Amino acid sequence: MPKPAVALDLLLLPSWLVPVEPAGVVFQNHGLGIRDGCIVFIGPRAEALKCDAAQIRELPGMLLAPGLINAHGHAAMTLFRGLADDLPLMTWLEQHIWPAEAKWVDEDFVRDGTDLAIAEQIKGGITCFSDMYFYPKVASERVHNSGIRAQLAIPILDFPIPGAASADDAIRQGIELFGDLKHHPRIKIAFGPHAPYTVGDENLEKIRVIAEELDAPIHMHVHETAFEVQQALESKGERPLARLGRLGLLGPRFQAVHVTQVSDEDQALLVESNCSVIHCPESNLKLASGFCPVERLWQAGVNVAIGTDGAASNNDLDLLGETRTAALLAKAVAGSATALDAHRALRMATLNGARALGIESTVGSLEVGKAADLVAFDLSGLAQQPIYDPVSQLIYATGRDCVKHLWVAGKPLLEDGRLTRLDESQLTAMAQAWGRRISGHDE
Ligand SMILES: CSC[C@H]1O[C@@H](n2cnc3c(O)ncnc32)[C@H](O)[C@@H]1O
Ligand SMILES: [Zn+2]
Repeated sequence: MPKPAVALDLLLLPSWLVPVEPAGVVFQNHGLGIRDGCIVFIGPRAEALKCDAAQIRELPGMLLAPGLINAHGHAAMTLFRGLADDLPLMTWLEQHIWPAEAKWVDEDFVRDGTDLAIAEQIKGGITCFSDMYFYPKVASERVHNSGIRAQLAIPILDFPIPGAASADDAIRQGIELFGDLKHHPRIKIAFGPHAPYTVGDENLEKIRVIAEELDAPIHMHVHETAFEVQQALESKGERPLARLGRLGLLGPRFQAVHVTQVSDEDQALLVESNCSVIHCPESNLKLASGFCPVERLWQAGVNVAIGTDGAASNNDLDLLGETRTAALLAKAVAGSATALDAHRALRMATLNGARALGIESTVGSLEVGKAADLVAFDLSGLAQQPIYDPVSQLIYATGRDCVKHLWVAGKPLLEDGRLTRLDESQLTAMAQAWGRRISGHDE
């Protein structure tokens, strides 16, 4: 008896299919089939064409890969893009960004800034992002409407912030939002103590207990600068990572953002606790924060993901560009040209991101059974020729303008470079209006 044909909603036939897992593999003349938002078929073109597909899409000259995962950012800060440049972290934060946030950030700001960030990220090949910003409930509504996937970290500091009168208030709201979105297919809630220098032991212990109870991730800026570590040593006699370890926060659900300062003891803690590091090379370069030793951590067994950080310190949300920067910088930092090769760099921007966010069983690679979160890059242009290794070409010679199509859970959010659910010109005008207001040109 002949086997019944596999039923598909959509069959994609790219020139190259890069599953990321298994590592280093590039399939040519293969197809990927989607049904009910999931990948249900990956196989040779001839086999693929035997499937019973409602729609077939040829993608000549294109590389199909898992959607990029931006593992750290502050989405609504797109509206502060370029507001305060060329400053070191603490001057940037204390004298410019925090005063601007106190003045401007409200629910409208977060709604508009998050929409702008989502649009920029979809256009750049990102299917999932991690956000740590004020009014996370508002951000969750924008994520829900846009169709993208996200982790939203509830911001917690020892002092009042926009949208929360105290750390206890922020935690209470976080628990409520966690409950409301527990079954959301695309949104995951995490707890986001801002940094070791803004959250004391008492609140960190409360966060540890709640996160343990809910099995929720903890997302935190850690060891961003040498100054942070030095100040902690002077005031507390302990390095921040050691303190977090003593308080019991480090574990597989812990996401340590930045980590530019890594002693041998710090590295042992990261390895033993099995937490993830989220590398933000362009923000670290721009704020002169330091260099994360990506290759050393990777070789030691630490899961290293990548993030853009906010648009006020980057100044874009271009994860493909960020990955190129990471691959180049890793070589300089390690003093070795073999550090973070193109295939591993792509893995860092996909599967490692998924693992950091605790969604590795759902996304991060092209595997049957995973959600169809995909991006098609057009490598047919002059600047990509000739193509010996399409992954090398993607990382070292391709810009985000080559992102052509993008799907999240099988739904097209970008077609031929155009957003399907968001209005680009409306978003541009909205961002310009905020810019005029914030720079005082509206009065
Ligand atoms: C807790 S909400 C986010 C909070 O963090 C600020 N922020 C943005 N980028 C950085 C960074 O690189 N290090 C530390 N803090 C950062 C943002 O402005 C919000 O106040
Ligand atoms: Zn940040």
